[in-house]
Amino acid sequence: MCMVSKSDNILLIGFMGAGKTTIARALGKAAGYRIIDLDALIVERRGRAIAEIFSSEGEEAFRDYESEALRSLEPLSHAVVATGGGIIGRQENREFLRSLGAVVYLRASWKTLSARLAASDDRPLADPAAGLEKARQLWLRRLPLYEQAEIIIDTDEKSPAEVARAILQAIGVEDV
Ligand SMILES: Nc1ncnc2c1ncn2[C@@H]1O[C@H](COP(=O)(O)OP(=O)(O)OP(=O)(O)O)[C@@H](O)[C@H]1O
Ligand SMILES: O=C(O)C1=C[C@@H](O)[C@@H](O)[C@H](O)C1
Ligand SMILES: [Mg+2]
Repeated sequence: MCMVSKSDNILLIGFMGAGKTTIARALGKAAGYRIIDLDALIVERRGRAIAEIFSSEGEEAFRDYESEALRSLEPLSHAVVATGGGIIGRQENREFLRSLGAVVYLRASWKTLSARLAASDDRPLADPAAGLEKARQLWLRRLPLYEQAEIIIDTDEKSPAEVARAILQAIGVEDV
């Protein structure tokens, strides 16, 4: 297998449920990238679940931990990073992501996202019990920020392995 990559690191962005964690794993498997999940890193470092951080310290504290965790990744080599859905909210984060490698937006329709969000109750900003309208408004507000990504992959009709392949093609990794 001959692999020539234009971008050494891949930074996955997208809304909650878009598949960042899943696709990071698929990329790790397909092309040997080191897998880093920023949400998991925050949970590990803070010693508590994301929902607990939100409820006891508030969203701003979580955002500070998130920015801190992102910065702590440097130096980074041959890694795929699954970010949290809200990482693009801060301009400093968007700039830092770009400095690390290829920023890839996993785009999914609201139909796909809402079906996934409805199936899980551990996301503080998308609680199906409260209805998903607030989450839909958040998604709409964030769309222009996600779309600043260098690479956009439409994921609705693709399996995780197909999404991973499309990303590798887009960044110029050959012969996978
Ligand atoms: N391309 C896909 N095809 C089918 N199912 C998918 C695909 N991508 C992700 N899924 C499923 O969607 C759900 C959400 O995926 P995942 O947890 O990877 O999203 P995420 O972007 O990491 O979300 P969060 O921002 O909440 O961490 C999971 O059940 C996963 O198996
Ligand atoms: O979209 C968001 O704001 C979030 C997404 C998750 O990945 C977590 O980072 C957290 O639940 C917040
Ligand atoms: Mg995730």
